[in-house]
Amino acid sequence: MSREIIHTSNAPAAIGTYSQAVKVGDVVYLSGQIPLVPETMTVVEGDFATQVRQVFDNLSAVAKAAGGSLQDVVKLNIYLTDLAYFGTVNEIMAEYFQQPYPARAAIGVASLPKDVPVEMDAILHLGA
Ligand SMILES: C=C(N)C(=O)O
Repeated sequence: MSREIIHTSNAPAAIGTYSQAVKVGDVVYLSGQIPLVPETMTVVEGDFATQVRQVFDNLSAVAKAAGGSLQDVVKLNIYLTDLAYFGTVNEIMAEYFQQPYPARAAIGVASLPKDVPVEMDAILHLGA
């Protein structure tokens, strides 16, 4: 099965040696998104909740470019520099996802690119 590289200007450009997403058949692997504003490539101004929304908006834009949406997410990985943010992430995630929710991991990490507090990557299964 061939690989399709997904790119959209509606999400931040890659800041390293990766693609925004890679699609193989009905499965799409979304790279980690941090709270960068696509137009400026700077970290969104605002509180942690604003940053989480920016990450979901970025993932959503890449999912759309791949022919899907956040509703096609079957696995979400969330990386947090402080697990005290766990409750806020759950609240905001509920704005973007309806039940049944995807499988998920929430992982505390020491640091993330650009010194942001949150990064997420995802796997989509289109049409599942
Ligand atoms: C932000 C990323 N996804 C990266 O550096 O891999």
